[in-house]
Amino acid sequence: MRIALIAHDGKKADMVGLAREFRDFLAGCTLCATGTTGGRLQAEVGLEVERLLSGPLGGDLQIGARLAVGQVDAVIFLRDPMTPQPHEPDINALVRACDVHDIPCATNVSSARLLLEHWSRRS
Ligand SMILES: O=C(CO)COP(=O)(O)O
Repeated sequence: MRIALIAHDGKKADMVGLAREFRDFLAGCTLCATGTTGGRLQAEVGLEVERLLSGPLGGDLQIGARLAVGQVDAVIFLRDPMTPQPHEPDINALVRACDVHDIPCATNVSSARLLLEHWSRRS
């Protein structure tokens, strides 16, 4: 399973916690992430993650482009609904690409946990 992991700054601690919780499952997946999120997952969880550009520099768009050509099976995108982001159009483009291509996209911890529990039971 190829999973993209993305978290805004206010949600990065949640992403690290989630990744720790599902570490064994995630370690068996092919992971990519936006730059800073990926760095935290490598350093704090010890996961092997391909780091793309940071979100504000185009990382969301890179992930959207990958999933549009069938290279990403699922997205966990912990968005911060309380903080305006300079790259809001990129964020919307990524979520739209998930809908266009019918790729599962969890945008909060509870939905991410549901998906990860489901997939880890099947693996
Ligand atoms: O901004 C982001 C997603 O929109 C996340 O990017 P970083 O993981 O580089 O902080």
